[in-house]
Amino acid sequence: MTIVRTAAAAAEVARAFAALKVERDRVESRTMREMFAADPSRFSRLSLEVDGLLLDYSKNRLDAQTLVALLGLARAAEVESHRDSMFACERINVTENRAVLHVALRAPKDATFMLDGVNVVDEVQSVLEAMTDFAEGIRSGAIAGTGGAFTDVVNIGIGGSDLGPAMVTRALSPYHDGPRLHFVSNVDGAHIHDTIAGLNPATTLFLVASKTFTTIETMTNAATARRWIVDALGEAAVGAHFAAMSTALDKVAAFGIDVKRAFGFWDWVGGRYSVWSAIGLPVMIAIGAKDFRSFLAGGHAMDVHFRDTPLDRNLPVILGLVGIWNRNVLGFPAKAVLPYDQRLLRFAAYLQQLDMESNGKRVTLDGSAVTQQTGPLVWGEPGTNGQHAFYQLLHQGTDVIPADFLVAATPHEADDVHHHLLLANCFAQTEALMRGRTTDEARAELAAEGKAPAEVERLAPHKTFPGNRPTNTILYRLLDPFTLGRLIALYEHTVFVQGAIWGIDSFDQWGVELGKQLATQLLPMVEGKTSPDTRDASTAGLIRAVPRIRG
Ligand SMILES: O=P(O)(O)OC[C@H]1O[C@H](O)[C@H](O)[C@@H](O)[C@@H]1O
Repeated sequence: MTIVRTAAAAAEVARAFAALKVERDRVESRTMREMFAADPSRFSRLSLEVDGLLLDYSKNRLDAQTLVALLGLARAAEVESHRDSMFACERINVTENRAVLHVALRAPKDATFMLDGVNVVDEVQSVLEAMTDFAEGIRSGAIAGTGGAFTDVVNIGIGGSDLGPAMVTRALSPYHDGPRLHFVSNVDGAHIHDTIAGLNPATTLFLVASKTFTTIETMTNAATARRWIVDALGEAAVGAHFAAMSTALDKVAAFGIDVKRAFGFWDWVGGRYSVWSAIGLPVMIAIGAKDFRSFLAGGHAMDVHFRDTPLDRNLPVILGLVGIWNRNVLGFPAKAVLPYDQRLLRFAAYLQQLDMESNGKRVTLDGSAVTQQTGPLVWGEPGTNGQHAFYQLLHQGTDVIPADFLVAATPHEADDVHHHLLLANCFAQTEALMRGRTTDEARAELAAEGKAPAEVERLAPHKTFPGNRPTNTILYRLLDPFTLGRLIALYEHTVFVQGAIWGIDSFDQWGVELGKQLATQLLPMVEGKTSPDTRDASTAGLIRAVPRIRG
């Protein structure tokens, strides 16, 4: 199919958006509270349960008729054929002329994804086998450091070469029975310094993770780690203490890492989609190959669901369309991700890269300006902690911030006391955001507390909650490797659906380049080797201020 939208297709999409604006005027005449009161079947109509994964989107400012209009938009934007193009290995990343095949990374061994005459699944499986030998060797101690079995593994990478494995490792801590894992990403020397401070070089393994193997932060941290090993153990120890994951295996060899310890992947794996590839090696070392395969199988299960399920029962399609409704039709610029699952501590940070790097775009595939707002600001922290920090703004601030709540039905811990409280808090927040508290209700509560009438009037506005604030709730059985794989793939495909509707390239990230280029230009000025006179007054002033303030 044509990936770039034709004028006729663009007109269809514009018509579908126009229909949604009309729909907004109809729906906005009632609050969610009123809609729940009027329709006892609202939850069953506006929720989807697929194999123990429940998406409740009924606490949004929409109804079943809105969904029909949203599905019309998905059809006008040809979401299904875009999806099929991805699965058919077409080069849908048009600005880099690349296929987008992270789905092949989690496909079963007998699957076929033909790219340029090669079934990439065969290559994927052979790297997975090499990773398995290495990871299991580390875990058993058969592959050891110069001082014996590895006690600590340090992943050096940034962006997609850090966030995925760091988030997943933390999420799956109940399955972690391998050596301790650490993640170093920031070029700030504090990060590697603080990480290696307590480690024994003779039992520490460094994994240098970089798709391009040129990223300055990673190369700088890797060089520092190399020096630390050489200083402690001598040059000959480097081979035993380093391994790498990259698409640029020639550069890995040039760094001095043995090719037998280099695990490859391919240009059709975007950095933010790479946790399923060799970049997942630290996860495999932590939880073992069997659980890592289960994580991949969870991703694959969501791929099959996304690929084969009609739009109106398709989880990523529905979640994507609700996001479009909130972003483009209701005009909300941000979205909070609020896992009621402490082990998903890094989930929002992970989704920030996935969503904001994929859909933070201002031109469509043909280079023309987008006609709709694109990706929202994504942010969040786990509940219940967030409740005691920023939820005030969610409830009573002047902006409406739609939020996704995620929670497991089952904890890993035997103690239900904690988990019942966690669930009650999660559901209470979405209820409060939906219902709010009217001024009359606030007055009644204050009066019931025995406040004098003047005091009731004085305090009532402060105790009023507008409500009608949209949330999704995702309820899953247990945060195990399979479920986590499904959850990540759910969000990946949600981002895909939205990118397809906006007609943008969700798989490039040119927006990160300019800052990198300028950093390269500014480095000699910061080092004092060249003059900053050519820069704007602020930048030059800041560079000159450093030695003065440094003293
Ligand atoms: O894996 P690397 O090539 O080192 O790239 C690491 C990261 O840096 C880049 O600037 C991109 O913005 C990210 O998409 C990428 O994940």
